[in-house]
Amino acid sequence: MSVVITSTINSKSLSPTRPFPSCINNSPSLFLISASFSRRSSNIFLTKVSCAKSPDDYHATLKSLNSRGRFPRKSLGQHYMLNSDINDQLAAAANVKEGDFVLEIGPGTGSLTNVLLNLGATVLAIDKDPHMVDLVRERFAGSDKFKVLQEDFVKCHIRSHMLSILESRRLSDPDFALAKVVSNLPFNISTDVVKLLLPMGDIFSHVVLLLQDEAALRLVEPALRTSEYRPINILVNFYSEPEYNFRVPRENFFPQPKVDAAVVTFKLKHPRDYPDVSSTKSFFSLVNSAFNGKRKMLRKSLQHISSSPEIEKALGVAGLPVTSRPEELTLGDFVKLHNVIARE
Ligand SMILES: C[S@@+](CC[C@H](N)C(=O)[O-])C[C@H]1O[C@@H](n2cnc3c(N)ncnc32)[C@H](O)[C@@H]1O
Repeated sequence: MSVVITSTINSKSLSPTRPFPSCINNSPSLFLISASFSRRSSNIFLTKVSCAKSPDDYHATLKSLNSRGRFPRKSLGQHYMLNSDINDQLAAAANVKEGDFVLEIGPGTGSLTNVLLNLGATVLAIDKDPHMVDLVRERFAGSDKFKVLQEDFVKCHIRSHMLSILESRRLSDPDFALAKVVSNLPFNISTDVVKLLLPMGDIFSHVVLLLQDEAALRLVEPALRTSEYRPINILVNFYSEPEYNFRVPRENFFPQPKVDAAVVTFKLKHPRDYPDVSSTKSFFSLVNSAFNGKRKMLRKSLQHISSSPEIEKALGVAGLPVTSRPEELTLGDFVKLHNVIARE
């Protein structure tokens, strides 16, 4: 890819009703690599690139936003995908195929949605921004395989939405098993989304997310005995097999975020394959209590559950040192410890 900065457009030429200069929409050889959220201080840098394969690339994305006079909103984490290859790879990571049912969080202009629909999937999309909802609703009006809801995903009772959809799907196709999630997420809701979706192994088989790169690494490859090792790592491994697929440099988004992203696949375990604990509620309550006193030994931080000598004894029975701290325990260690304490 040859990269040459060809011009700089002063952002004063942007306005809420005409956010992108028409030259961006019309020139086939210009590629937007950088733009800040502040219209007063920002410049847009245009760079020549030699690749523009799919119709749903940077032109389509910018044209689509321009057609609505939309300027990306930082509060909604609106960083739109400009590289259609990445959308293809997100769909491939979930092995999306004809007949699949896919939930997409935050369709934006619909560039990823289009890939999913072209693969033959039925898509339920949920976006908080009513303007983006109108945009994709119009864009895919001709498709009977697309539905969009205007809701805040974190508050939208996704479990009941999905259960009623799966029920009616299974009536028409008794072999239909599980749905998938594929999404370029706003970074600010990614932890909430992971906590919400991963325990839904009875509904979804795969959750493929585009996350902030550092957050992706912390979720998938946390090292024991580091400050990055947290209860969410226990949750991720309890409910799924996570895989870090590949890094996505920040230049692929408009506007360009300050950080790189990464594609992560969570292959969800079916509930029958969860680690064997008597109660997931009491298991995660123990894990959270243990990490509340992160620097403390478990015999101190779990004192509200049992006395110090009893916790020491349980650690011993679980084959763990009596001086254990939470960041030293794997998922398997926590399961053993929980089950010993629950038996007593
Ligand atoms: C990072 S953009 C991605 C857009 C599009 N998928 C793409 O790849 O270009 C995030 C999208 O999520 C939407 N969004 C932000 N917060 C949301 C929330 N709480 N619930 C649902 N959608 C949300 C934004 O409006 C935006 O369309």
